[in-house]
Amino acid sequence: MELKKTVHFGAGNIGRGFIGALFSESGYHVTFVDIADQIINQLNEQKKYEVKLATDKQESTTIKNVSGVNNITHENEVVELIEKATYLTTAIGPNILPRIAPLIARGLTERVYQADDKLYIIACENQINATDILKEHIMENLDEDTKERLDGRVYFFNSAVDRIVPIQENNDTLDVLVEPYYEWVVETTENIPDVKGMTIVGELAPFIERKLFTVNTGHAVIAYLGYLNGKTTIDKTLASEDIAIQVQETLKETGEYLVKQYGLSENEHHKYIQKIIDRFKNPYLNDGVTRVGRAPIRKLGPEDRLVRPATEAQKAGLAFTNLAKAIAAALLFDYPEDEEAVKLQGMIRDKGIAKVLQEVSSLPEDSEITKEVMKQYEILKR
Ligand SMILES: NC(=O)C1=CN([C@@H]2O[C@H](COP(=O)(O)OP(=O)(O)OC[C@H]3O[C@@H](n4cnc5c(N)ncnc54)[C@H](O)[C@@H]3O)[C@@H](O)[C@H]2O)C=CC1
Ligand SMILES: O=P(O)(O)OC[C@H]1O[C@](O)(CO)[C@@H](O)[C@@H]1O
Repeated sequence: MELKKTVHFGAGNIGRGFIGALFSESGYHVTFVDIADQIINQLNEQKKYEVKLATDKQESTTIKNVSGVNNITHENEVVELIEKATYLTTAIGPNILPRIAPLIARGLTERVYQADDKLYIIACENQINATDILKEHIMENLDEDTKERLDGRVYFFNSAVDRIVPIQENNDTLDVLVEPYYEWVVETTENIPDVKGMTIVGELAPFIERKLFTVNTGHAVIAYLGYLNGKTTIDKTLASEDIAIQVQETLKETGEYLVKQYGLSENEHHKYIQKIIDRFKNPYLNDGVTRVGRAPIRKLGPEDRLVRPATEAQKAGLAFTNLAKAIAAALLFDYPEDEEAVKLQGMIRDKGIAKVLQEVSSLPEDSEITKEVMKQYEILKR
């Protein structure tokens, strides 16, 4: 019997180590779409790879029924894949979504005039409403007739993805080391085909905010303070008592907002925070502070893991001093190999902190958060 088909944009860590692996284990043929020819060629030659768990035993699962296509050199093939897929997912980085939208739009244009089968599109990125954002970019590339034909044929669902997959030490192999834990929450009220490990909810906001403002906020605090203190990995940074306390204090601030906003149980949320911190301590992941801190301009965005909880806490009359300290630490991330870090440092030199926070984080120059960040910045710089 022919396997159901899914097409996944981004054959990187989350693509191979999480989303693509779940589809393969659910009986799909997974075609990864990527610009990295080495990965595409390996996928097509080997047709399988291993997902290894970051534990002392390193249990391993073979992921089969996989192939790859380059979306720059083989556009027509990608269009054909989109015509035949049941799901279309991405894990490519939020900044890349606008670049793949025109090709997805081409695929949809071909598809909706040929078939009534349903296609489900889900962006699996660390960004609130990433699928909505992808959808907007796709819509900009469709004519009015095609847009109308999407109705009942193409569905867009937001999602939250949680699994720590570090940069892989050996780039010559497709195998991926991942943490054992994972959570994939998809927002829909439709009755959609089963995918192993996918949790369906009617309202995503509490899930994605809880995840983004706990896992990602906590991770970012460790990464930026670790970097400032000359540490290399997340687990080694967390071994520093001062930083461990700082993480707890920051997550107390995001926690107070989350509990208030979504009526979460304080006790349950406290347990959730401790579980996340235990995940960060995994010594087998060897997860670099520069990976977790990557792209600081994106991470300082108004809707992202540091600024949004601070602005929401301020609006709700809650504390945000530790979040301000985390923002200050992000502003001090001057890692020369990170394009955004280099750009951010240039902006700070040219304009100063207050203007940068206005431009990057939409924080008014005279806001209380900006004032606190500036204070913390001077302290941390020393
Ligand atoms: N690594 C992790 O632990 C987690 C990552 N995420 C999110 O998943 C997304 C992907 O992250 P990773 O897998 O870690 O990144 P990655 O860098 O390992 O993978 C991204 C892949 O996208 C490909 N790519 C880049 N530009 C492209 C283009 N124009 N067309 C086609 N392919 C292109 C790259 O070649 C790469 O293979 C990000 O949004 C990240 O925030 C979410 C949860 C966990
Ligand atoms: O993938 P991003 O958004 O650059 O941020 C890194 C973060 O995402 C994760 O990769 C997974 O949620 C974390 O490891 C980290 O908090």
